[in-house]
Amino acid sequence: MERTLLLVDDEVDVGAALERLLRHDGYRILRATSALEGLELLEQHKVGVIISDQRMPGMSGVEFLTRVYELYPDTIRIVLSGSADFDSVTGAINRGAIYKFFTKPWDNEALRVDVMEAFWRHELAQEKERLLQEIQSANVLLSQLNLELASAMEHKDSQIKRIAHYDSLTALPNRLLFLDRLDQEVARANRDDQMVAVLSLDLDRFKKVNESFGHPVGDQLLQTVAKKLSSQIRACDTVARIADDEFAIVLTGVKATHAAGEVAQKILDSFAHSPISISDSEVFITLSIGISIYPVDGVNTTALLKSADTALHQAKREGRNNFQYYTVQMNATSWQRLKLETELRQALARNEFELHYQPKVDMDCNKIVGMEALLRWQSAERGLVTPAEFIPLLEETGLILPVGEWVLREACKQARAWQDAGIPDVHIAVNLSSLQFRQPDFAGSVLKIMQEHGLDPAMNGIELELTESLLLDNVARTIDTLNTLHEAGIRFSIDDFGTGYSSLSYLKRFPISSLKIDQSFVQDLSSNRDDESIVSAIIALGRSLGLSVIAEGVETAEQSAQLRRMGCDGMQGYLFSRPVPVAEMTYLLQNSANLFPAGA
Ligand SMILES: Nc1nc2c(ncn2[C@@H]2O[C@@H]3COP(=O)(O)O[C@H]4[C@@H](O)[C@H](n5cnc6c(=O)[nH]c(N)nc65)O[C@@H]4COP(=O)(O)O[C@H]3[C@H]2O)c(=O)[nH]1
Repeated sequence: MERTLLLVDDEVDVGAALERLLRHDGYRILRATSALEGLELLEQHKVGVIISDQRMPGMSGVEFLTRVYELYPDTIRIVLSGSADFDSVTGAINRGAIYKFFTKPWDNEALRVDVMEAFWRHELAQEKERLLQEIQSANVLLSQLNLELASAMEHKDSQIKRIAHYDSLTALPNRLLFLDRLDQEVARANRDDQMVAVLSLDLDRFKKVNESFGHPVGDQLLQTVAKKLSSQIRACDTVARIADDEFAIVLTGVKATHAAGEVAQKILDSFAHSPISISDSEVFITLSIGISIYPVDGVNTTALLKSADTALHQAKREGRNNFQYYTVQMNATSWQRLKLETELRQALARNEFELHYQPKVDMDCNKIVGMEALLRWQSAERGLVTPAEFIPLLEETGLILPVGEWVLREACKQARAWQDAGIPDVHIAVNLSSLQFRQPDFAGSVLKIMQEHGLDPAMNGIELELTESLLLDNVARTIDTLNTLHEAGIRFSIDDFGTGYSSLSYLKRFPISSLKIDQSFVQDLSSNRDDESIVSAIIALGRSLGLSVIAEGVETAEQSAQLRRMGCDGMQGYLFSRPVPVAEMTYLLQNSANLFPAGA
């Protein structure tokens, strides 16, 4: 760094002597012969140290340096004076206007050392100033950063709150915020002696939309549903998405319980009356809704939501697209269902299932031509349980898949055992649920099971009983599966025929061999003309399509005789035999003649 020294002396010789003395120390030296000239030079140059004579015409050294002190306080100011000026010089030193003084004549070496020290001092002061400025600007920067940080934190905070409380897909409150709002509404209702309604909503068959159209479309649907729901409620109510396709609503200030039902109906209507556009097509989406009311169905959020959920499940069981209010009875039922489900899950492992067999009798030759395998649950706790009590739950929980496979294996095992025992022509019909049928490569797995038991599908008839609704679900795929199995030799019959939405055209398209007339038409055959007409129409239809027709639930000789007259090919019912365990069936197969009571 360049060190600039200003020498001010009216005596040119003195100035020159000083310059000579100090030049060797590497300073840039400026010279003035008066205070005014000195001030001018100071305006133009950045001077570190000034040495000024005291006695100068116009302005004394002390006056000059006091002025410099005011204008350039960071300069180091030295005065050269005679001893006579001692008082005014020490006064200026005390005021800080002067750093040091030298008396003339000066000591060269002492002067050189002091000038050097003055520069150090000046540079130190400068450095200090620079550091102070740096600290100051760092402080400014720091406070700026603090401000930015605070606002970023605020932004993040609100983002975190959003993520924690709102569903990112639909922007509706999530479960957490919903529970919080419900909690507040319950507290308010408690204080004001009012009611609160909780609606638990679930999209019917949302899974199917997801599977058929893919997840992005499913997401789009959820967003549309969210908007639609929000438009159906007041601003003071809350609609939230609490799980995948589950929504919930809190209705506040409910005056009477029927008001909640009215809102639920309004929502159902809004969905039932206008389709939702997804992926270039329009679909009608329906909802199931469960309603619980504070304080009747629960006094806290957990109980209210649970009651609404229970009611929702009831709504689903009632056939969807409806709403249900929670009742205490529902709770008892759902406990029982849960218990039953747990026990059913254990039943397979505990080997509690068994098959009973009911013979099918041919009317022409009066012989057993086949049998239906019917599942029984020999429960350790409940005793013998009939399928009506547990098949629907097996289907709902998906347990029908492992249980259905067990049924098929067991039937194949038994067919093999009868063949090995020398009983020929055993045809076992196995009931299928649509869930089983829709499994990937269902046909392959049936054939594999038969193969594992050494059964030739073409020779040893395993027959599959299907319902009309199973056939109509995804017709193209159904035809594929049926054809694969049919080509291998497996036969199909349509169970409970006449009760579904039979379309005559599909009968031609499926490789079916027989129709089973539902037992409800057989029951009142002799007394109900309509039933009689339906049965004869089914028989005529079967005949014209080349299908055999079997009547189910034949209980009386009268029914049997009438069916025989009408031209029914086969019968099944208590008149001939109830479904029986394997040992009894073996006996029946070996003594078929015993089945035909007099007059049958
Ligand atoms: N009143 C009366 N009833 C008669 C008579 N003859 C037979 N039945 C009953 O009628 C039902 C006929 O079976 P389904 O229609 O296939 O109806 C079956 C079938 O849909 C289902 N099911 C039974 N086993 C299985 C199975 O292994 N898998 C599947 N998916 N469903 C099964 O459960 C339903 C009920 O089975 P079950 O209780 O065994 O009831 C059987 C049988 O016991 C009669 O003369 N009078």
